[in-house]
Amino acid sequence: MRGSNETVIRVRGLEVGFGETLVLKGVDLDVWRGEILGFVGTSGGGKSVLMRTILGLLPKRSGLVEVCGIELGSCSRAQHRRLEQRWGVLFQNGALFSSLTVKQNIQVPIREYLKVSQQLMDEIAFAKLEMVGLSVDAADKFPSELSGGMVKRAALARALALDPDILFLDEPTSGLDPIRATEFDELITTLQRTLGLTVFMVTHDLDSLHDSCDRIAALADGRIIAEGPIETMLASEHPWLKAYFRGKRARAAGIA
Ligand SMILES: Nc1ncnc2c1ncn2[C@@H]1O[C@H](COP(=O)(O)OP(=O)(O)OP(=O)(O)O)[C@@H](O)[C@H]1O
Repeated sequence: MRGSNETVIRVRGLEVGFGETLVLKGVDLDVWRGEILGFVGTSGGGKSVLMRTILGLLPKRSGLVEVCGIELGSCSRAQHRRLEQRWGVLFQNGALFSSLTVKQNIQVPIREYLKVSQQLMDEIAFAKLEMVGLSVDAADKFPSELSGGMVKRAALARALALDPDILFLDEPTSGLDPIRATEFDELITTLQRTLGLTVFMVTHDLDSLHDSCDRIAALADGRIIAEGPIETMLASEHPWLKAYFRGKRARAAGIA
């Protein structure tokens, strides 16, 4: 199994809410260096909220979020910017800028954080395209000219632009047909291995959870209800985990 016992992301007693509603009610979670952690949970349960809070995009009510030993919320702006360069994010549906070409999209974080020549930025963009299995022909295309699978790959190339240590993926295979989804899972696994990435992946995809993830954490009722390899999920008697991992879809996927 990949992954060390070095904690890269540490979350303790995290509470996040909107108005009267508390979405995360005391989340404790560790993500270990070099692992692919799959994050599952009830629909609308707060998976994206947790990811956005770890990224510093949403405020917390209480608790602790530490990334690479740096506590978010109490670090300086300069420290936070340095941290932002150590992670890459693939948002749901890619979230590419529609008015920019693929190459320009990949160069957005480079422009934001590094001072390098246009020529070097082009070389970086082409290298990242190759890394995610897109040809150089895709560089000058706009997102609207790409297939769903190509959008995901282009967004992944952008997430890798700054050579991050940590990759955050929000529903990376959603909207892809099963063949494209399997190819994307394989790409993530290969990149994780070759680049030594730590991957935090929010997903509903049972195949991704089974084939790509070293460990899984499950969120329900605002808390982590289970954490461990897929065998832990399969052995759990928690009603939601039972229905999810041993239900009809899991049987169809050959997991249960
Ligand atoms: N910026 C926001 N303002 C108010 N409410 C929000 C905001 N972001 C998320 N929420 C609410 O928080 C809850 C959790 O949302 P979240 O998107 O994290 O769920 P999820 O587990 O990722 O769901 P899904 O699996 O359906 O994508 C939802 O009820 C959502 O409406």
